[in-house]
Amino acid sequence: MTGAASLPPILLVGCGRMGGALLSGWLEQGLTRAVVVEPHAAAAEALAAQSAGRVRVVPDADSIPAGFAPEAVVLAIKPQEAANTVPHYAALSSGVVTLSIMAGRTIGGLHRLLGEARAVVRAMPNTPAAVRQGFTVACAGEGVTAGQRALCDALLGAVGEVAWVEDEALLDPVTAVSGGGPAYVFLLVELLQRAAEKLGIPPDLARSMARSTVAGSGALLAVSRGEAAELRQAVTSPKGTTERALAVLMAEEAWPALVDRAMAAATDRSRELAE
Ligand SMILES: NC(=O)C1=CN([C@@H]2O[C@H](COP(=O)(O)OP(=O)(O)OC[C@H]3O[C@@H](n4cnc5c(N)ncnc54)[C@H](O)[C@@H]3O)[C@@H](O)[C@H]2O)C=CC1
Ligand SMILES: O=C(O)[C@@H]1CCC=N1
Repeated sequence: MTGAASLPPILLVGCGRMGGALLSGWLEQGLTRAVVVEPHAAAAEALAAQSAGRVRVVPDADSIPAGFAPEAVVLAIKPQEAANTVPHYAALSSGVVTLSIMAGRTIGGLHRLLGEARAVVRAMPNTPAAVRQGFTVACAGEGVTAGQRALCDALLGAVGEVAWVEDEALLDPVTAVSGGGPAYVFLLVELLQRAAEKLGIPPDLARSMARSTVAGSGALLAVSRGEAAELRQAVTSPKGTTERALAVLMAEEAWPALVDRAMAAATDRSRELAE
């Protein structure tokens, strides 16, 4: 990540959950100026209000102030909106880097919407970006310069860790595993809470237990140097209670098979969203 006050002017297209998380991270990193295209302006306006004039929110591409010359165009709209929306940014993306976080949308597909000569980086962040603990995997298309890649690294690094891959095809399983990953973890909280209630634990206590157990385990994992399996084994006393639960969860047809199927389904969906 480059230092604070080094982020140049950025055009952000879409300021929902992920776009908003990115913008808020950039503001912390000393963003000089951004124009945000967002038709539902409330959240973007709230961020702009805290930006001391650094962020201007407009409803559509036609309202971008004349003369605004971003160094990166960041696409944070839904993949289904790409075909209608992205071509409006063909001119502004000329000579600068376009960073897309859209699930499934390929670098080749973006070239077809923007122009073949455009520099495109495709990336997949996740929602812990909102607390600067995101994990993003990025892939640079042909013609992206070292400086453009460094800028994208800084933009993504403002909200967490960044890893780069050469093979764009990896972005589909990445989308399944880390892009959607927080949802599976939150589902685990929901299921633990539900099971606790079924076993007679009062709802308020069940809720606190489930949330705190997952959040605390994540915090422990974050500071541990060892493998997750070692942390699991540290909980699992021989002939104890956890061992019984894990025998159910780790049966081949249980979590191992279910997680494989779920990740394959999400990977397939990412591939379907391509173009
Ligand atoms: N939510 C997540 O966990 C992740 C989402 N993504 C990707 O990020 C992108 C955005 O997802 P979210 O932030 O979750 O969706 P969202 O629905 O919260 O945000 C999308 C935003 O785009 C705005 N928008 C719609 N049409 C527009 C247009 N023509 N011009 C400008 N803005 C427009 C919407 O008003 C909305 O605020 C998607 O492509 C998704 O695949 C990537 C990683 C994780
Ligand atoms: O569900 C989705 O399509 C997006 C991509 C990863 C997380 N949310």
